[in-house]
Amino acid sequence: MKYVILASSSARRKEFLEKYNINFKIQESNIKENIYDNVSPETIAMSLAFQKAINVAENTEKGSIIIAADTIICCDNKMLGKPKDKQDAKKMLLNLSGKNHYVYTGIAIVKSGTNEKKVDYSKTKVKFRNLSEDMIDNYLLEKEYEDKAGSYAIQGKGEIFVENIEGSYTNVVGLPIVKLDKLLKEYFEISLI
Ligand SMILES: Cc1cn([C@H]2C[C@H](O)[C@@H](COP(=O)(O)OP(=O)(O)OP(=O)(O)O)O2)c(=O)[nH]c1=O
Repeated sequence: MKYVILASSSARRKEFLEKYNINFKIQESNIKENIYDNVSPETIAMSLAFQKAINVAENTEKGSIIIAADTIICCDNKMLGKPKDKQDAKKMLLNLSGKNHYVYTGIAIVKSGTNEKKVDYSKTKVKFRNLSEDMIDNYLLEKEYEDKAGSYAIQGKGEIFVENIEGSYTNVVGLPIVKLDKLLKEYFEISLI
């Protein structure tokens, strides 16, 4: 069994991998997540995922396989990351109300000490219903929004905002598992199932 490291502090990403046939350990990356407006969302998501993977690869033994991901949201051609505070979260949810937005998750897989790497992304279209200010205020009473791109969690009470989705559900939660399994299989001879 190859040695796999998940370069993530995200509980959701850890839970995904725990379900499958893979021995892994967690080593968190330490990068600054800047979002630039003049770069495409998929490029930003892939670039941040790659930076996370490389940051961890620098501190691991040669041959370790490092998996990292980054999730961002794009609505009306504007990119949204995690909210700074409750006010910022409210602004984001008001902005998402009644509209379609896109969730992008970049994935990077890097073999430390070698030139082997693979970077890709997944994109999901999410349609929000119309949200009243009361619904948003009530949602924000709990902390679910705090560390989520776009300020909602589809896997939590945020599901009540989602009219429908087109594309991968696991991508919205932060780790497109089908894409990850395909990349691991094709390029690193690792199978999740
Ligand atoms: C839209 C949405 C996002 N999210 C989460 C997935 C990501 O964890 C988070 C976006 O932040 P990220 O910067 O992608 O990840 P992170 O900071 O949580 O973890 P790390 O960088 O250490 O890997 O938003 C949900 O859990 N549910 C959702 O419905």
